[in-house]
Amino acid sequence: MAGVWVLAETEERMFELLGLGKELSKQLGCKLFALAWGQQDDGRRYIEHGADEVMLMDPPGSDQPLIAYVPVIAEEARNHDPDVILVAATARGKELAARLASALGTGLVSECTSFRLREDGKTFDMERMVFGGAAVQTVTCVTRPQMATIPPRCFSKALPESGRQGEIRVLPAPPSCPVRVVDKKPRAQQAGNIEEARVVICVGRGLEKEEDLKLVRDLAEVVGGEIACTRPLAEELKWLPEETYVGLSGKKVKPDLYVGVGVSGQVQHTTGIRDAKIICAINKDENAPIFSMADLGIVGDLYQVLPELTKQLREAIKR
Ligand SMILES: Cc1cc2nc3c(=O)[nH]c(=O)nc-3n(C[C@H](O)[C@H](O)[C@H](O)COP(=O)(O)OP(=O)(O)OC[C@H]3O[C@@H](n4cnc5c(N)ncnc54)[C@H](O)[C@@H]3O)c2cc1C
Repeated sequence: MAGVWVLAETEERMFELLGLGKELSKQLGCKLFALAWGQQDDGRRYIEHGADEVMLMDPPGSDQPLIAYVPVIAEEARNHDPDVILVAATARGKELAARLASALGTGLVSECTSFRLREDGKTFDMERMVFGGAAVQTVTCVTRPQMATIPPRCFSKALPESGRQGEIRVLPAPPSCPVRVVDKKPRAQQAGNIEEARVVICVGRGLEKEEDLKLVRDLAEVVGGEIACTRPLAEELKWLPEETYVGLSGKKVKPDLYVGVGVSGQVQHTTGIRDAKIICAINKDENAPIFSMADLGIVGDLYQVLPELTKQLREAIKR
C-alpha cells in the first residue's frame, strides 16, 4: 500500500496534514493514510476529512513518551513502503520524525513549506526557509520514503465530506521504551496566545520604560489584540513573558493585523510575521527596515502616536 502517510498528534494538525496530503496523493495517484493516536471516532473523522485509511494507535500512557511508537510505525512503513511520510512539526513530532527517518534509513526535510512534483512524477522538490527566513532552500529527498515535517498552520485544513468510506486499522501496542516520563505539569500561562490571535500589537526596544507598556496595553484593549514583543524585551529586559516574543527563535504569528511599535524589523524578528495579513509599523526612523515589509507605516514618535491612535480608534468604535 504505497501512498502518502500523514502523522499528527492533534486533530487540528491532522486536518492540516490531510489538506496537504490530499493534494500530494492526487498528484501521485495514490491513497492517503492517516496515522493517529485515538479511538474509532477519531478515525472516522479523519476519513471524513480525506483519509482513505486510518492506522490508529492507542494514546500513550502517562509514563510513555511519543517516541515509544517509532518501532511500531517503522515496522508498518517497512511492510507497506509508503511514498511519502509527513509529520506535523510539533516539538514531539519533530523528535519522532527524526527518529523514524533514522530507523528507516531515509532523508527528512524539516519544516517544509511547499511541494512541487518533479518530472519523474514520483519525487517532490520541497521548499524550506533557511538563514532565519532570509532565503528559501529547495531540497529533494533521494531516498524512500520521502519524509518531511510540516510547520503548524502552514497549510489549510481539509474540509469534511460526508459519506466518505475508509478502513480503520489498529496498530499493535509499542514495545517498552527505554525512556519513561516521570512527571508532567502544565507551564503557567502568563500571557494570551499570540499564535492564534487575530490582532497582534508587538512592542520593541523603542519603548523606554516598562511602565510605558500601558500605552501598548491600551491600544491592544481597544482593538481586541494580544500583546507581543521582540526578543530583547522578553529575554534581556524581562518586561514580558518569553512566550510572547516573535521571530526566528520565538513564536510565529499569523494575525489579520500585526502592529509593530518601536520595532526595527531585523530579519530574526520579521521571520515570525511573514504570514501576517496586514503589517503596520510605527517607528520614528523612516529608514527602519520594518517599513520595507509594512503595508501601512507611521513615521513618528510612539509616545505621541500611540495615545492619539488609541483615542481616535476608541472614538471611531463608539460611533
Ligand atoms: C540567533 C538570533 C536569534 C534571534 N531571534 C530573535 C527572535 O526570534 N525575535 C526577535 O525579535 N529578535 C531576535 N533576535 C534579535 C534581533 O536580531 C534584533 O536584535 C531584535 O529583533 C531587535 O529588537 P527591536 O526591534 O525591539 O530593537 P531595535 O533593533 O533596537 O529597534 C528599536 C526600534 O525602535 C525605534 N524607536 C526608538 N524610539 C522610538 C520611539 N520613541 N518611537 C518610535 N520608534 C522608536 C528605533 O528607530 C528602532 O528602529 C535574534 C538574534 C539572533 C542573533
